[in-house]
Amino acid sequence: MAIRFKGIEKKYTVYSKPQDRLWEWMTGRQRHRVHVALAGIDFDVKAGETFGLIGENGAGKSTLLKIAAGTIRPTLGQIEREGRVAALLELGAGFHPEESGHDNIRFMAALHGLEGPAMEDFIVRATAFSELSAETLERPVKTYSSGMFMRLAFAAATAIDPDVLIVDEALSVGDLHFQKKSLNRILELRERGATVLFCSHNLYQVRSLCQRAAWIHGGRVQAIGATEDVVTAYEAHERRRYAHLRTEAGEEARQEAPAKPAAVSSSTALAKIVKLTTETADGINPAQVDSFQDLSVEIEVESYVDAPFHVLFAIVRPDKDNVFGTSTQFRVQGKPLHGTGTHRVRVRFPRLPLLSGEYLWSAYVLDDSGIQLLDMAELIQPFTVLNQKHREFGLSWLEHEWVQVE
Ligand SMILES: Nc1ncnc2c1ncn2[C@@H]1O[C@H](COP(=O)(O)OP(=O)(O)OP(=O)(O)O)[C@@H](O)[C@H]1O
Repeated sequence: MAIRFKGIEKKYTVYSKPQDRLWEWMTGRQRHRVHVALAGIDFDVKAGETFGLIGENGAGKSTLLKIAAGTIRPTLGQIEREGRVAALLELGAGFHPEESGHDNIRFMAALHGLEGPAMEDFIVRATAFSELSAETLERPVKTYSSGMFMRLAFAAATAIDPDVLIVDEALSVGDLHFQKKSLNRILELRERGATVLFCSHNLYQVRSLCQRAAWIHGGRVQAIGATEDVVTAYEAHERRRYAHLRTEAGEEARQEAPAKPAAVSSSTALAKIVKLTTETADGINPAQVDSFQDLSVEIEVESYVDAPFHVLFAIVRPDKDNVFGTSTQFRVQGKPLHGTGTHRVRVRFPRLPLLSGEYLWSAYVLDDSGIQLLDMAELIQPFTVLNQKHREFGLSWLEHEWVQVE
């Protein structure tokens, strides 16, 4: 066990106006209401595992992470932790703005109880990881750009080689280069056996990183167990929650889907999806495909740096449910693509087994770990599939046979 939540409950005192607090203190009459953010939280995170926390906004995930990190105390219950804990929560919250970057690193080391050579080692590692110049590190941190501040905060938070790492969506720190570096640092600590408690709204990341997960709903554990089971249950809940929006969203996607990928690359993009081309015997990018027709999909990616990457794409329904997704990472060897310039990958679907319906494509470029998103083009190039040959209905053709039972 690395973290044990025992009967955790957290109540927040909420005042509608700041002056109510003073009024309550002066009169002794209650002017607040109590908000129960967490109740009955009882589970263990095992040593060495990567554990995901998922749930909708306001479910209580951050509160639970803060309790795990020891930055806030539960109203009821106990938290047990084993080993050195590093939390990537409110990065840099403990920094002194007037002090230099260097002094702040020193404070952080002292906070972890480090002295002498251990402190020097911490400072060297944090400084190197931050990639900030000696001149920058001598300046007060209040003069830093937000990117520089986050670099320093991440470097200082992970330089202790923690046994337990608590991460709240911290994978999006700084520019793309630093994001990758931060992610690699988290993966490296995990490889070395650190326990990771990881909270994210990115279910793809949770699926890729975590062995087990808990879905927090209304401050309680709604489901806990193997990641795939928990994430699937949460996705089903989300689908039901948005059920009333489905038709509208589908209509919108059909009307607004651009003919070309709506890439979200920034100017610092490492790679960009340039084109997605489909082809059947009827031609290029057909608006209509027959069920059981051979279909091929080609994705063109422009890579601006000599770094490895993977291409992932999915056939998606207008309500955003994935029908089928695949990635170059899932190939037998799973080798990433590599090198600057234009890359084209093609996937062939012999006898496309989709039945009648509206479909779109989503394509993604991911780094070599398959976790960091470099570019995406979602819900593009709508097409219709028509099942003219068979009478079976549904989404997809399933191999089957009818047997008369005597
Ligand atoms: N300091 C606070 N005072 C009062 N209420 C709070 C405080 N912090 C959080 N809450 C409330 O507690 C509930 C849980 O909040 P929390 O931030 O833990 O949710 P979350 O699951 O992390 O949400 P998100 O995904 O949006 O980050 C919310 O209703 C929130 O408004």
